[in-house]
Amino acid sequence: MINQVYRLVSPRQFEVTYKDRSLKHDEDFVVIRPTHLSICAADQRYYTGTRGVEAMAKKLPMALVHEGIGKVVYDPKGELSSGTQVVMVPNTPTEQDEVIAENYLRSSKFRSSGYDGFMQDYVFLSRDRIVPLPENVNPRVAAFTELITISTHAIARFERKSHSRRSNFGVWGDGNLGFITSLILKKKYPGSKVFVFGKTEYKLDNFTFVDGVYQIDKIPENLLIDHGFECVGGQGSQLAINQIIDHIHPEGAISILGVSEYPVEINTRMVLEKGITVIGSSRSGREDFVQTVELMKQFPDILEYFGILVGQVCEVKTVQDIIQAFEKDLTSSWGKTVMEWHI
Ligand SMILES: NC(=O)C1=CN([C@@H]2O[C@H](COP(=O)(O)OP(=O)(O)OC[C@H]3O[C@@H](n4cnc5c(N)ncnc54)[C@H](OP(=O)(O)O)[C@@H]3O)[C@@H](O)[C@H]2O)C=CC1
Ligand SMILES: O=C(CO)[C@H](O)[C@H](O)COP(=O)(O)O
Ligand SMILES: [Zn+2]
Repeated sequence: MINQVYRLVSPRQFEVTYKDRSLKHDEDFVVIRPTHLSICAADQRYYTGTRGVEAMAKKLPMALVHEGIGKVVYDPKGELSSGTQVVMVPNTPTEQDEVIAENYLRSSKFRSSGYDGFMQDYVFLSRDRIVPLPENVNPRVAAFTELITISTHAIARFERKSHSRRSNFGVWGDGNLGFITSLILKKKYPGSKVFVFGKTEYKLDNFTFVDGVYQIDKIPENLLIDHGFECVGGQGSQLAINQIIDHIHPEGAISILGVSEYPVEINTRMVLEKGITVIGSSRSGREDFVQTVELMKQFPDILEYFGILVGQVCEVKTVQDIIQAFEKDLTSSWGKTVMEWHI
């Protein structure tokens, strides 16, 4: 069959590529028709060209988007009935390692970072790269399941690498990732307090489930946290990480999730003096998707909360609609932009 792939070729410019795929290809593959795709900050760095000249030259042309759900249209083994709603896993490992997780293996391929993402008519995925979703899940929320797996993964890593005192957590970042991370922390550690630190009052007002919110220029000097999560990224990362260092108890752990295009300066003297553990966390693997779907089943109310993150919903029927969705996303200050994929 001929598949249409919508690739970014240069900033703000997409081209349609036609790829021939055999349906007899391999029994291990399933064919998914994407239904709802969601735009990540990483996609915007490619779309706008802020990802840096070298990375742009190396990775383009490629189809963007690594957050998305779809429906099974063809399973050569007949294990999944057609129409089953699934979330797609963008990380594609090429080897196994008993120590290093699939999303940290340098050999793994990550969709929309050098390999075609989900902006295609049909996505051909290895059987283990899809996870069925709970029934009746809001597809506009499920569209950004991948972003939820980022927090699931970072919290699982934090759990393994940090000390056991968890009276309170500080989450820096009043956007998508900060919202998701603080909500999952509240669910996983019901006895712990979660404080959120951000820049904008109306965004912080959405964090109704936490124990306190603070504007970053009004943090009480005596406020101390056991552990911190940085969910800011970009230029704001530096200030956020250094504030966490200032407000963390000795031997706390700092989980860094925000992506910065340029290296940031951090107060290493205090990292040493306080004996802080710094944990970097990037992307996620199949197991994190399975755990995230389990979390949705265990705490269905989190899906209601995540509904607050649904920002722009754009129907996409043409390449021009794709451009409009990316442009709308750039001008919206709260939430995720979801594309209803009707192209
Ligand atoms: N590690 C990983 O695998 C992943 C990382 N990311 C990265 O995480 C980062 C956040 O993504 P996302 O939540 O979607 O982005 P958002 O823009 O929704 O969230 C970032 C928020 O942080 C606020 N902010 C800026 N500076 C500070 C500061 N010093 N302290 C506290 N808050 C601050 C921003 O406010 P304002 O907009 O007003 O500046 C914004 O509200 C990005 O860099 C993204 O690329 C995303 C997915 C996966
Ligand atoms: O968003 C992400 C995962 O969900 C990652 O931050 C993203 O994959 C980083 O990749 P790149 O190097 O292409 O910016
Ligand atoms: Zn992402």
